[in-house]
Amino acid sequence: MKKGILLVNLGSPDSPEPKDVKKYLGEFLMDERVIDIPYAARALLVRGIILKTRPKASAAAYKKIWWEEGSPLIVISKRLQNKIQEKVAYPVALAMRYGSMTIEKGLQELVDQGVEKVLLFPLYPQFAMATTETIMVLAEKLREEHFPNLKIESVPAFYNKPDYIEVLSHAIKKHLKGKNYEYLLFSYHGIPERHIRKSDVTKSHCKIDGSCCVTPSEAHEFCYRHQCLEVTRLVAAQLKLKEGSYSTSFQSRLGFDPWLLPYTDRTIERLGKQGIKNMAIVTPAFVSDCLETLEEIAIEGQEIFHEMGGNDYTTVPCLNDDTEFVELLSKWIANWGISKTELV
Ligand SMILES: C=CC1=C(C)c2cc3[nH]c(cc4nc(cc5[nH]c(cc1n2)c(C)c5CCC(=O)O)C(CCC(=O)O)=C4C)c(C)c3C=C
Ligand SMILES: [Fe+2]
Ligand SMILES: [Fe+2]
Repeated sequence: MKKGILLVNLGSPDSPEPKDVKKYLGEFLMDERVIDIPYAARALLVRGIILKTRPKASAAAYKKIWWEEGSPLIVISKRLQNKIQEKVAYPVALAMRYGSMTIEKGLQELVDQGVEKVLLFPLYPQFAMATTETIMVLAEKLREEHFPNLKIESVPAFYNKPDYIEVLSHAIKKHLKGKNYEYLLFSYHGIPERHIRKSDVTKSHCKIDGSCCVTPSEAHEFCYRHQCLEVTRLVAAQLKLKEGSYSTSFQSRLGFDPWLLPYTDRTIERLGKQGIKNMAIVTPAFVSDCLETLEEIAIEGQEIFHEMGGNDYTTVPCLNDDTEFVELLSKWIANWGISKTELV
């Protein structure tokens, strides 16, 4: 049976122009796993309110970070795909959950090459219904509708794989070597608290009360908050960070529902007010640098820190197409179906 790989990332608008950003945000925010309210209310909120103002503001933000070759997230994902393709024997395709590079096109590309079994690889270290789950659900729907004979296996969240933690820790260490910093902030994309409760397979574990995410539970297989805290804990242990010199926060909240706390912008503010002069920030929920890391963290975060009296502010790049990361993903892919990898 011929095998192939489909890497899937989030996606970006076709251009940083408001009309393309509007189209992209419309598709993204109408996903029932992103804004998880009934269809009519979602349509009213997204089309009636958010899409009236946000595309212009988001387009301005995208313009600040857009590259000659296109959206950083797409360009970086393509580099990763090409480097993995150089290392593995299976055809490697790339798709985005939202936007023009659809999962349907990615599956078709593999099928056209004779692939009968696909390893679906969501490029997210932590599970969330707004990321990993929506990719898996859509891929299965497309399989049923268009590719009924295709077999699809998915790579689950890899947040606590020792080799991933090692690669991430090493990348952080390399980037911060010789840099001046007293505090390392781990900033993850936020999600509404409600998403955590919905993904709780036990239906009673996740209370988001400060202790549930560190109390062992089968719920953690799908608990985004647990998985983020765990990445911070494991990397801090690997880098031998001192207690009190690092913490976790959540960025990019949208709307008025309660989202995971503490918020990154408020944390940066607090660190500055507390007299931290030099800080570094890493964003392990993102595999590729994107709007949320290059604009919200690198530009806005730095502005907040300087306003609060801070001096050096160092952002650690995402793993992107880092050689060790490429080797790690290629190893997992090569092991698929050969050695009994835990990933599939
Ligand atoms: C309810 C809204 C949102 C949820 C839930 C959400 C979860 C989530 N998102 C990412 C990764 C990325 N998000 C990005 C952009 C972005 N995210 C939202 C909203 C939610 N995300 C919006 C509206 C946007 C667009 C930009 C804006 O208008 O602010 C990106 C960047 C894409 C790019 O083109 O660079 C990424 C990546 C994760 C990992 C996640 C849940 C864990
Ligand atoms: Fe997002
Ligand atoms: Fe939890």
